Amino acid sequence: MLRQGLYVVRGLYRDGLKLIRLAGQQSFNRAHLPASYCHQPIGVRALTMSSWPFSSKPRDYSLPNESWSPEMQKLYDHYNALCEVEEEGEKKRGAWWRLPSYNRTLKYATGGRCLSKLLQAKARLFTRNIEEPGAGFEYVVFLNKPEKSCVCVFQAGHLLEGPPGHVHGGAIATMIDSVTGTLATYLSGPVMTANLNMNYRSPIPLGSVVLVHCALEKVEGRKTFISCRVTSSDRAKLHTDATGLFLTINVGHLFGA
Ligand SMILES: CCCCCCCC/C=C\CCCCCCCC(=O)SCCNC(=O)CCNC(=O)[C@H](O)C(C)(C)COP(=O)(O)OP(=O)(O)OC[C@H]1O[C@@H](n2cnc3c(N)ncnc32)[C@H](O)[C@@H]1OP(=O)(O)O
Repeated sequence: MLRQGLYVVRGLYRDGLKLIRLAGQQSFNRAHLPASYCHQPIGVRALTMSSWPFSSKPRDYSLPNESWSPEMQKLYDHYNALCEVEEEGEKKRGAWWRLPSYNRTLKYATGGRCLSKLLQAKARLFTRNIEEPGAGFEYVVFLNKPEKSCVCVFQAGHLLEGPPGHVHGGAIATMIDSVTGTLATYLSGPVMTANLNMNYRSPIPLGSVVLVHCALEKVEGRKTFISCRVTSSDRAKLHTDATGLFLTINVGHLFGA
């Protein structure tokens, strides 16, 4: 019985990862996505599910909300505009992709299957578990597939305080882990962080908007090496630089196999 349950969980997990892998492939196109996703204009596109059995439409946390500062909105608009280019009067997909973001990623990515419920009903993505807009991690990640890089626009809320008036080093590390990990996942499939190395160069004021730039350094077998720089929104000031090592895993690793 227990073994059967484990097989079910593994199967569901594989389904979820299929979508993640598809997103990492160059051949990925809109035909692979649910119809409801394709009908929406790029600016508001989200992985919405038509046959959603558990709740209404999942919230895409990477879309603008009322807590976003004009600076955050400006940067979002800038990168979002790069997601679509106009060629000979026709709108085409650009090099950049805005990544949708959910607080139960695998559950929503699998089209409503109850993977998260089987694992842990109360589990939520760490960076998306503060419901009050603007209080915690406000961020959106834009992926540049041809360049194997990504940029995250991050506005740090008041609940992330470390030194008075400034962002906690653990919150900065969380964002770096999340963004480098996201890039590694899109490039190499399911991975886990093996090593993160961080240099904190200058404090980040609470409420400010910073850019988290990540790029692929190299892939060696199962190892994906990513570099990262956290800068002010005008890129003039370096706040943190980091490197991350991610190991491709067999998802059975997460189930003790
Ligand atoms: C998976 C699902 C992804 C879903 C993504 C959805 C899309 C995006 C959505 C939402 C964004 C959210 C994004 C969040 C991202 C956050 C990621 C995390 O925070 S992960 C949690 C923290 N990390 C751990 O808990 C790992 C704990 N460690 C382990 O499990 C193992 O140690 C592991 C898997 C890392 C490696 O174990 P082994 O048994 O597979 O491999 P061995 O044999 O030990 O090492 C292989 C090679 O790697 C080197 N290596 C291993 N660890 C190393 C290290 N720390 N430093 C340097 N080298 C290391 C070894 O020396 C070896 O190298 P030689 O092949 O001999 O050349």
